[in-house]
Amino acid sequence: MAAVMLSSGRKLLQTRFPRPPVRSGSARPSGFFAPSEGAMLPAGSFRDRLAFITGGGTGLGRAMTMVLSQLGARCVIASRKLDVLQETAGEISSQTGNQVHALQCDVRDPQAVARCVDQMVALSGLPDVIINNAAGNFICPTERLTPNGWRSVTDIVLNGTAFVTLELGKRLIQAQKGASFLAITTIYAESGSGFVVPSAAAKAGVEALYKSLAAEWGRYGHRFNIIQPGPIRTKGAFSRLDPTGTFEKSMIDRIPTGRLGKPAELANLAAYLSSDFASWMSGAVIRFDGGEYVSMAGEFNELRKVTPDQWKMLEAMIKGTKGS
Ligand SMILES: CC/C=C\C/C=C\C/C=C\C/C=C\C=C\C(=O)SCCNC(=O)CCNC(=O)[C@H](O)C(C)(C)COP(=O)(O)OP(=O)(O)OC[C@H]1O[C@@H](n2cnc3c(N)ncnc32)[C@H](O)[C@@H]1OP(=O)(O)O
Ligand SMILES: NC(=O)C1=CN([C@@H]2O[C@H](COP(=O)(O)OP(=O)(O)OC[C@H]3O[C@@H](n4cnc5c(N)ncnc54)[C@H](OP(=O)(O)O)[C@@H]3O)[C@@H](O)[C@H]2O)C=CC1
Repeated sequence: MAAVMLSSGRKLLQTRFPRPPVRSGSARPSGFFAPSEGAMLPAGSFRDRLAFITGGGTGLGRAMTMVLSQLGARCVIASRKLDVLQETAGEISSQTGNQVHALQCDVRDPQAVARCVDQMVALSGLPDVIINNAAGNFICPTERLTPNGWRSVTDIVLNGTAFVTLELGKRLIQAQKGASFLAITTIYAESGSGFVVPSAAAKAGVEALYKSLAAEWGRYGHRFNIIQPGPIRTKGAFSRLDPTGTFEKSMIDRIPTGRLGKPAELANLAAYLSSDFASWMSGAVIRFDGGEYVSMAGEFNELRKVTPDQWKMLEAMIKGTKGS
């Protein structure tokens, strides 16, 4: 804590500064930004709530299911690989003591989505929380993409999110039940990005879908929010986006907080957005990336590499310039 002093000598306010780096002399900013794990919201925040999470068997979907379950939710996780889902469901429910159901569902197929929702309704009812997290992606120069390659990603990400949202939205409206919808997109949904073009296009479409429905379906008691995560290590993402591990260091170097995100950090944000504490939040797009996006965007940000001695020299050169 540091006190800010007024000229009168009176203490104005106390400001909390991040902890200093762990290693003295270390230039790595990650020491300032240690991740906190464990559920952030009060225990029982999701008691008597049902959460439906697509892609909940692995990676970030698994982490979100874990936190919601720790906070008292009953969860239904759905994706293509039933064995993976069942293993995750068993592990989480044995840790939290709350039910986690695994349902096979290929979100690209609207009939499969309808059957999955039928099964969920029979098991537990309609959900209070829906998290559209399932995705597909791979790096590929766009000139190498086949139509089927394009379809394999856009069908999961954009059509899959739309089919899940339409199926559940219509049934919730019919039942006059409110719900929180959350979509997991990515920071390049906003900027676009080469080499992951189907994913960029589809995630941008998901954002347009969710912002549009935030406006249209508020009258039915539905909220729609979006998280744009930066890089968080998962097998699914890293095996398809950096299969050799070559790019990881340069990626971390451009993140002002000096590290990758952690699945549990993302999960706490998702839980907050899906909770009653966020009942006034709808149509929000939250970038959660350790500062990577702004770091890549600012034209002068590479000047971080300039040393103090070099700055002295630059300043002298600038000040020595006369006229325009
Ligand atoms: C500089 C960057 C540095 C580091 C990056 C590291 C970290 C990440 C940082 C940020 C991440 C930001 C965003 C992340 C977004 C994500 O979505 S990550 C989640 C990724 N998870 C998954 O993708 C899981 C599910 N994926 C899959 O199941 C497959 O990968 C799938 C291909 C998407 C779908 O599988 P399916 O079985 O349906 O498809 P296939 O039959 O195998 O293929 C269908 C057609 O696609 C063509 N294809 C497949 N892979 C490739 C490839 N690598 N390159 C080119 N084409 C490919 C395949 O050939 C088929 O087409 P066809 O031959 O014409 O039939
Ligand atoms: N990790 C990261 O750095 C980032 C991730 N994201 C986003 O986070 C989310 C989770 O990604 P992450 O956990 O990293 O990766 P994963 O690969 O672990 O997660 C993707 C999930 O989607 C499911 N899935 C894929 N295709 C289908 C389908 N047709 N029908 C139903 N489910 C499907 C997969 O399960 P199954 O194979 O069983 O179908 C899997 O569980 C995604 O939306 C991704 O775009 C965004 C930015 C950064």
